Amino acid sequence: MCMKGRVHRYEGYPMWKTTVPIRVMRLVGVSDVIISTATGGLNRGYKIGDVMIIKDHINMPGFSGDSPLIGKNDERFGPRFPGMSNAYDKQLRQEAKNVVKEMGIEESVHEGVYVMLGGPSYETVAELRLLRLLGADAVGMSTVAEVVVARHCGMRVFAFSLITNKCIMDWDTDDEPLHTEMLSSHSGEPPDQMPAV
Ligand SMILES: O=P(O)(O)O[C@@H]1C[C@H](O)[C@@H](CO)O1
Ligand SMILES: Nc1nc2[nH]cnc2c(=O)[nH]1
Repeated sequence: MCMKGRVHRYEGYPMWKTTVPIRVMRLVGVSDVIISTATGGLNRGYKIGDVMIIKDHINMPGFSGDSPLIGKNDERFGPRFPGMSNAYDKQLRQEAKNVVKEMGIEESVHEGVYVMLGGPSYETVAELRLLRLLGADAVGMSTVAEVVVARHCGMRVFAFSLITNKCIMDWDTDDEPLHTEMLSSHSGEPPDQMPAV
């Protein structure tokens, strides 16, 4: 089962609504889910067009109490308090890294921590510097709620992000992240990581 895009919290949907496709997948028998996302690179070693295999996340909306699991727990799917310490399946990540190694594209495929913000505004320089200090390697506006719901109902998760822009982390620049730039960062040939995906 494949999805063409997703809906986002910033479009006005409650967090739980953005994750309905995950529960539909579960109900039709899907056990493993692969999630992709476009992100800004916080890690200075990342270039536009690189891929980051997500090994963990920082759920900023969760810090303020926003969650797709708010409200009465639906026991048909999972427990009231699901654990998140193994959210990104070790074995699936290792399999992906083996393929990356076989293909000799380690230069452009990393493994790191994804941080979700609500958006739709991009981050300030101060916010990006804080997020990097917190240990995040890439920043986006989605993915985390889907992962929480997938883990709640016992699915294995593999997630990766395409680095579409390098986050602007110093004040002495007039650059601005533009969504059009994100979209055009890969309107050309498919990236050489595509076969690995
Ligand atoms: O749906 P994702 O998270 O991949 O898309 C990201 C977040 C925003 O929708 C958009 C910002 O450029 O890219
Ligand atoms: N929050 C956020 N999401 C993104 N998606 C693609 N680039 C970015 C970015 O710089 N910040």
